[in-house]
Amino acid sequence: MTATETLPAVPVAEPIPADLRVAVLGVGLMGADHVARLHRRISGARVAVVSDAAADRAGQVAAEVPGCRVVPDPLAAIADPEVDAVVLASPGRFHEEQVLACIERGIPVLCEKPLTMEAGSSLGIVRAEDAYTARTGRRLVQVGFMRRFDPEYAQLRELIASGAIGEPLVVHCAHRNPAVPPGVTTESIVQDSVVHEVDVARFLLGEEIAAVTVLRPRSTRHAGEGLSDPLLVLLETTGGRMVDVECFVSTGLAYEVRTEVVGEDGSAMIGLGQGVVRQSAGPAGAVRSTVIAPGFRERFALAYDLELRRWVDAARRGTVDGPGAWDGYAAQAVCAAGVEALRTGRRTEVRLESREATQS
Ligand SMILES: NC(=O)C1=CN([C@@H]2O[C@H](COP(=O)(O)OP(=O)(O)OC[C@H]3O[C@@H](n4cnc5c(N)ncnc54)[C@H](O)[C@@H]3O)[C@@H](O)[C@H]2O)C=CC1
Ligand SMILES: O=C1[C@@H](O)[C@H](O)[C@@H](O)[C@H](O)[C@H]1O
Repeated sequence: MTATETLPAVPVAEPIPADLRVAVLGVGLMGADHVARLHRRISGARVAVVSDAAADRAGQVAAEVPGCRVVPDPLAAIADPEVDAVVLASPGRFHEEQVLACIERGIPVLCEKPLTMEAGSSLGIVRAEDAYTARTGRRLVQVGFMRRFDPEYAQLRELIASGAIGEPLVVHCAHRNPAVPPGVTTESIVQDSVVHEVDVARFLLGEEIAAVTVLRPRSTRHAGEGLSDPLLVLLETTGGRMVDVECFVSTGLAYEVRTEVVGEDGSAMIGLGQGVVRQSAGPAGAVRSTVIAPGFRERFALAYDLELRRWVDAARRGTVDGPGAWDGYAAQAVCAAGVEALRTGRRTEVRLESREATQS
C-alpha cells in the first residue's frame, strides 16, 4: 500500500464533452468560491446547476452565472441528465450519500474534505468506487485536499524526493486560524483542521500514519466555552518518522500555515510567504518580516484554482488526477484515532485496512 496512489490513466469511453457541465452542491463559503472559479477562471467546464438547502442562497449564486439552473434537491441535481460532473461543498455529514449517488451514476465528483464523517463510511466509498473501476477501468472520486496543489507544498515534496535534505525524520506543522464559526468542537478541530496536516504528512512522506497522540495545552482565553484550543497532535508514521502539529483555531490574528521538514542532511520550511526556505547561515541578527494571509481563501487561492483546473482536465479525460477516495479514507482513519486519543488522553493506533485487502 502506498500513501499516494498513482491512478492509472484509463481509455476514454465516451466523447469528451466540449464543456464539462458541473453541478455544485452546497454554495456556502467554499461552494460559492468554487462556482466563481469555474465560471471565471477555469476553461473546459461550466456551472450548469447549483443546489443548496437554502433556496435563496442557491438563487443568488445561480444568478451570477448565465444559463445556470437551481435544482433544489441535491440527489436530483446528481441525477440530472445535463450534469456531467459534481463538486460537493455541502456539509460533511451529507457527503456519503452524495458521493455514493455520483458513483452510482458513474460521474466524476470533487468532494470537499472530509470525504465522510467516519472512517467506516469512507471505506464504503473506497469499495463502491473500486467496484465501479473493476467494471469500467475508471476512477471517479477526488477529495478536496487542496494543499497538494499549492506550489510551496509541491516544491517541498520535490525537494524531499530529490534527497537534498536527506531522509526526512521529523515534520513540524503550525495551523492557525484567526477564528472559527460557532459550533466548532475540540473533536472537530481534529476532523476539520488537523485533517489537512494528516494529508500533508502522507503526501510529503509517502507513508501511512500508524499512531496519534493529542495533548491539550492551556487554552486561549479566546476559545469558546468547553473548547480546547490550541491542540498539540503527534502523528507517528509507519516508517518511524514523527509529525507534530500545533493546531490553534482562535488566534484572533491571521491565517498561518507552516510546515518544516527536518531531514538527516538539512531542513526546509514553507509558509513564510517566501517559497521553500532552506536552512542556511545568514547575517547574524537579521530579522525579516512577512505578511500573512487573513484566511484560507487567500492563502490557498492558487491551490484551489489548480485543484479545480486539474480536476476538470482529468474529468474530461475520464480519470482522476489528485487525492482520491483512499486518501480520504486514510485521513478519516487517522482522525478517528485522533478523536479517540483526545477522549482517552492516550497514544492511539490507527486502524487502517490494507489497500490490497480492500481491492480483493
Ligand atoms: N478545503 C478547504 O480549505 C475548506 C474546505 N471546507 C469544506 O467545505 C465544505 C463546506 O464548507 P463551508 O463552505 O465552509 O460551509 P458553509 O456552511 O458555508 O456552506 C455549506 C452550504 O451547504 C448547504 N447545504 C446544507 N445541507 C445541504 C445538502 N444536504 N446538500 C447541499 N447543500 C447543503 C448550506 O445551506 C450551505 O449553504 C465542508 O465539507 C468543509 O469541511 C471548508 C472550508 C475550507
Ligand atoms: O478546511 C478548512 C476549514 O474547514 C478549517 O476549519 C480550517 O481550520 C482550515 O484551515 C481550512 O482549510
